[in-house]
Amino acid sequence: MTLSLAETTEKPPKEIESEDEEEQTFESLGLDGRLIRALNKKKIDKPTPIQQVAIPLILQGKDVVARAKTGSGKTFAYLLPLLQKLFTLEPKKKLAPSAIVLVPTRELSQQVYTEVSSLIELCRVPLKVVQLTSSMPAPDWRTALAALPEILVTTPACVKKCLSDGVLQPTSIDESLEILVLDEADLLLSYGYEGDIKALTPHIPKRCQCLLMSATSSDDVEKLKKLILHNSYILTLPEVGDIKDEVIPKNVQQFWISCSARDKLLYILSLLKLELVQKKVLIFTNTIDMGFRLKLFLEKFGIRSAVLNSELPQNSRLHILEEFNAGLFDYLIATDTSKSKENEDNGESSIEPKKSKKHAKHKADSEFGVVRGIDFKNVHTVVNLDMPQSAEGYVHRIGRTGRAYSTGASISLVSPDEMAIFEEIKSFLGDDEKDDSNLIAPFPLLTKNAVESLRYRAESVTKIAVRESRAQDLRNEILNSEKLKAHFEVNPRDLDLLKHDKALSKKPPAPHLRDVPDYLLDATTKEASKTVKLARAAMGNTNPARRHGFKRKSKKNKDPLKTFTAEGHKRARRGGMKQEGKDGNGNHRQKKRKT
Ligand SMILES: Nc1ncnc2c1ncn2[C@@H]1O[C@H](COP(=O)(O)OP(=O)(O)OP(=O)(O)O)[C@@H](O)[C@H]1O
Repeated sequence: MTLSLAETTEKPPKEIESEDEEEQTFESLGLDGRLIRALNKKKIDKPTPIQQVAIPLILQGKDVVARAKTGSGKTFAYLLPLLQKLFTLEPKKKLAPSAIVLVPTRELSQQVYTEVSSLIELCRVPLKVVQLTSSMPAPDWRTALAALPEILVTTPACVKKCLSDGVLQPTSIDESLEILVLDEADLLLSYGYEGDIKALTPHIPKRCQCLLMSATSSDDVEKLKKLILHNSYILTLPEVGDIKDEVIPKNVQQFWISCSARDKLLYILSLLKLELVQKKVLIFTNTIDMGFRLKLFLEKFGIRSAVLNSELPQNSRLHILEEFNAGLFDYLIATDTSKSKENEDNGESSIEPKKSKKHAKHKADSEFGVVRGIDFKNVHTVVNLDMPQSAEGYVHRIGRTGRAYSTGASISLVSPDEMAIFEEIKSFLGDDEKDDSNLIAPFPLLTKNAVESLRYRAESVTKIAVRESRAQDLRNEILNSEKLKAHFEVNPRDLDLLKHDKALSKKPPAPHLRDVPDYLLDATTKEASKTVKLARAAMGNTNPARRHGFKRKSKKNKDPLKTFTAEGHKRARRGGMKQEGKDGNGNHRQKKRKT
């Protein structure tokens, strides 16, 4: 493993070879036994590359800027040493938290808060963590901070408000703050938090250790570095930052399918109904309408899914994420662009970033509220029903699979209108037709015959039906979220109350639409579907225990898509998986990934 490591002296960064990658363990990084046991309980036994380098430096008390691709385990890279530092702090009464973690969105704040709480619980240490959000009434802030928590997870806007309302005293911060983390640092400024961060910086004591975590390098990260850090170590995983570097994890196989815009629903139906993709599946649409339309459409065929978009109330969004992560349903339809401005006025970003003129260039950032940093657990396949509007959007969508050491796949449905952005994405990823290193390969498992066999069943969903269902769904969600609020204060882990994958349509799916009769399937599709099912069984994906949040067994080398390399593809064809001539992609070539 090669990492670039430099101090912020003006010396150029020097490349270092880390010690034998295979030999690194959490023990050898100097991690406390309680934390290691907590990780083991979470079935995490080996540090990721960024953890291997960041943890020892943070334990030594260094300021660190860590840039590592999405899903590389940056959260534990700072949380573990942060907690260890707090374990050893002298117990004295402090009027402000010893550690503050700043994140750009409420979803991320919830995610980090949950992760810290769970580690504290598993370690059985008497540390307190609180989360402050702008939607909480000011008295709740006071109550939360009056409990004298050691750790505060929040957004920069909240900290500024705490300071201006006198809920947090600058002198207390000066006396107490030992460690400050800026998570998703590359997003903080583009979400309009510069002023909020500047309000905090004068009160950060010199001794305070500062950590800056980000998935990309950008001018904003540089700016934050200058604003907050003193003498930092810069850790950069080589695949991050530069366009030429590899931005999609190697363990994710990327595919595409060429189809007309009007056939997209039919294609996704074919992929799901014929079981050609591994679950869980995260499906991206560019509009909320399309998300609801897809849900309704799939419902007609007995496929249950849930939608996630900025129109849903905050509580519902968090709950849907929780349910999906717990494995209560397998298909989540996310819309990562939003016209809504719902959160612009309350001083805190959630789905939609605040737009300042200065950051108007961050047009694509509006995609990142749903996508950036959110840890969708055990997503095996990401499907782009609509192509994202930028290459960065593509990278962050695909980054929801193949997280840490898991494998994943992505399938993009590309219509003729989307070919321009598809080409842009390919060139962003360094994909060059000429050098025979196609990173995004034609999807080999879906034949045109298989698609056509389902065409007559795929009735279109009328716009009116979608609008009605959407209104109904929103009403339900709002009702639910009110109920939830009270309920979840008492039973935060009770996931049974709400069924976000509930049917939109009152009519149950017709039996002839629910099941695909055997005679409709061609030999290739049957074979492909069988392979996917076998692989799923081998991966423990059919185990009902998974539905209760248990981790799957290792998936390595068992993914059928992994076997569909050039060689695997030929083998499959020899073995009877006859591939349709120009099956809609107009291209048979299966190229090897660039490494
Ligand atoms: N050492 C590890 N071994 C296995 N899984 C891990 C390890 N470290 C973290 N994970 C898991 O990997 C997933 C991704 O981690 P995390 O969210 O920290 O990534 P990230 O780098 O912060 O990504 P993003 O930039 O998208 O926020 C999480 O589900 C986490 O529990």
